[in-house]
Amino acid sequence: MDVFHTLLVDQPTTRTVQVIDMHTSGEPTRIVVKGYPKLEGETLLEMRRCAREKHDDIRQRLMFEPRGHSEMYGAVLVKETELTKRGEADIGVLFCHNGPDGYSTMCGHATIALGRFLVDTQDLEVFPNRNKLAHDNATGVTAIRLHAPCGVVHVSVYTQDNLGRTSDPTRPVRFLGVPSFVTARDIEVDIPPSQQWKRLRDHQCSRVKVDAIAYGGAFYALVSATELGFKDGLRRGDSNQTLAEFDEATATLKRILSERKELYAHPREPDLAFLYSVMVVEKTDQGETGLCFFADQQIDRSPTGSCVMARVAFAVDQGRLQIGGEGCEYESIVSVVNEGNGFHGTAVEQTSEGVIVKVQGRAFYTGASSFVVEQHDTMPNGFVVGLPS
Ligand SMILES: O=C(O)[C@H]1NCC[C@@H]1O
Repeated sequence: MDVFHTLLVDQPTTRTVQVIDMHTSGEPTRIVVKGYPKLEGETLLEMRRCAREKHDDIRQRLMFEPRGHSEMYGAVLVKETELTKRGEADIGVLFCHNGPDGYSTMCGHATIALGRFLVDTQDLEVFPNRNKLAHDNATGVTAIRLHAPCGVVHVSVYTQDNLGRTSDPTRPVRFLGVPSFVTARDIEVDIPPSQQWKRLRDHQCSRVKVDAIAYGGAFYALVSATELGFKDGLRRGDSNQTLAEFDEATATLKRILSERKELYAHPREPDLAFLYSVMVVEKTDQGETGLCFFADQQIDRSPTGSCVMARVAFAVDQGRLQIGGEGCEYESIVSVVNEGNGFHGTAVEQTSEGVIVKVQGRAFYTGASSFVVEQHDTMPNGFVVGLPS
């Protein structure tokens, strides 16, 4: 009998949770495939509340150390939602992260990873509708309608055969997001003296112009690095600016901006109406590089698919991108130094609710695990490293 079997079978442990780990442009997605309890609620948003109120210990266990790490990200598959019951989606998902709020409303990088996994899994217990997915023999593309908290996302996955059994890791996964839109432009934000960060003080500046607040399944504040006082953009440059300084600047900006609730009005859903992230944007000859601080200041390693949706909507609003045009390349500070890891965003259609954006990128498997908690574990839900208060 192997050690792992002994651990799982002979030791008194709490519920075993099985996960598949993937990365998209370096950003992890821990996909929870088995061991998560059935969520209560009529709608996916109600189930999201149930996950937060009743099962947050599982999120903490999988995201926090020692099983996760400070930048971990997860996806919990939800087999049945109000939309799968009506035949409008194939499966549901809840996204989770490390912050106190715990659960995102949209995630592009995880959608790209899930696209591959949901085609590849043959386990109907994990994905009961797996064999009902639409597959186009001519293009070799399998289509998945993924019910995310923000709405249905249409994912297209190239497969290696005409039967749609296995995803093709050499080709990008694409998805069409929910309608994306801009709620505000050129917002002047006054930073009180006690909250100013060093680079602002260096420039004797107390006001920051945020280019836009835009929605791509979640609300983003889009701001340039130079506007925050970082003259070398998203590079260490001559002034040796650091990530810690960007963290302080964006955290401060987010705190102040979050108070302005009118900027995050969602036309239908109060649960979607909050500022998720400050995205620092740098325009380049090739497209845009971004540094995304989301949730409780996690840094996205990927170019942030939902913010690609938001940024494409903003670019259409400004006339920089056209509906049906070629679109734009989006990089993160990680993908820009690892060639072939960027996302591509295109404006596909203008609807009355916003722009439908197509995002494409690539994801890869990194592992599979069964996580347990021993009965006498003194830190059952893990921990986040920080100075004690
Ligand atoms: O790609 C995305 O959209 C996500 N990545 C982490 C933060 C966002 O939710």
